[in-house]
Amino acid sequence: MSLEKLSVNRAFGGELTKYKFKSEVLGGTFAQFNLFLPANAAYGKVPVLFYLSGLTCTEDNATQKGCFLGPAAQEGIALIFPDTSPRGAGIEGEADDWQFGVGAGFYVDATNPKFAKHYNMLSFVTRELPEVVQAAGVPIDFTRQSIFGHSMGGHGALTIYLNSVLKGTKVYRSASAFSPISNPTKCPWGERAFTGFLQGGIEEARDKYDATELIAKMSKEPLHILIDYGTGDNFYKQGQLLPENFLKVARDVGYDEVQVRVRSQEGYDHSYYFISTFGADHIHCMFFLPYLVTENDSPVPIKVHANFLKA
Ligand SMILES: N[C@@H](CCC(=O)N[C@@H](CSC=O)C(=O)NCC(=O)O)C(=O)O
Repeated sequence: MSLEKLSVNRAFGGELTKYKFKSEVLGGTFAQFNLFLPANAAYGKVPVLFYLSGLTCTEDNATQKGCFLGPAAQEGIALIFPDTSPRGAGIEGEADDWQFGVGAGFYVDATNPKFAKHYNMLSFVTRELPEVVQAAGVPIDFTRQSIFGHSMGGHGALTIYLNSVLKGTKVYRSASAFSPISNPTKCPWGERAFTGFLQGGIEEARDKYDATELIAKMSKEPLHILIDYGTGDNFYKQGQLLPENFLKVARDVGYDEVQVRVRSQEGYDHSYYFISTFGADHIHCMFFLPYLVTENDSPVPIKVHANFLKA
C-alpha cells in the first residue's frame, strides 16, 4: 500500500502533507488524509494526535480552520486528519443525505451488507491508517497517541478512546471533543446512522458506539477526557449532542472533573469559530506532557503549557 503525496506546505516550522492511498478497509476506494509534522520530527519520533471531523467534512476543514497546527508545533506533536467517509464507493443513495453516507461515516464498521464492504471508518482510523503511516517510515511514535474530534468526530474520538480503555489496550492516552454527539442512540443523527450502517440498528450501537453507554460500563478506570460545547449551538439546542447525559452518567459512575471535564461555553455555536477558540486548549491540555513528551524527544525546547488538570 503506497502513499502518494498530493501536496506539501510549510507551516509553523513544520510541514503539512496531503496523502492519498488505496484503502483495503474502505473497499478499495482512495482515501486522502492530512499529516502535520512539527520541526522536531526531523530529530526523532514524535507523539501523534488524531483529529476526527464532523458531518460533511473532508480532511481539509479542520486542517484549514481549526487553528491546531501552531499549538501542535509548540508541543512538538504530529497531527493526523482523516476524511469522514469513503469516497466513490458507488453505493446507491450514499450521497443523498448530508447526515448519512458520504461525508458522514460515523466512525463505525458497517454490518449492514449494503455498506459493509466500504463503510469501515472505525477500522480505517484505528488500524489501517496508523499502519500505513508507520509502514511509510513517518517519524511518529504510535505508543503515544491521543484522539480528538468535533461533533460526529467527537463521538468517534470518545467512543474509540472509551472502547480502548474498556478493552485494556491503552492505545490512546486521552480523548477530547468539541460539541460531541455524546449519546447517539438517543438523537436523530445517531438513529439515522445506526439504523443505516448496522444490521442490529440501535441495539448493536448501544454496546459499541455510544459514549454515554460506554462510560456507564466503567469501573473507575483512570480517564483523561475534556469536552467543550457551546450554549448557542443550534444542534445542541435541537438535542443532537446531549453532553448533559454523558456528564450525568460520568458523575454517577464516580468520575470527577479532573478525569472527565465537561465545559459549557456561553454563547458559542457549532462552527469552527468555536473550535478554533478552544483548539489550543485541547492540544496543550490533552497531551499529558510529563509522560507523553519527554526531554529526549527533541533538541528544540518544547513549550510546556498548564494542562486542564491545573486550570
Ligand atoms: N450542511 C449542514 C451543516 C453541516 C455542519 O454543520 N457540519 C459540521 C459538523 S456537524 C456534526 O458532525 C461541520 O463541521 N461542518 C464543516 C465546517 O467547515 O463548518 C446544514 O446545512 O445544516
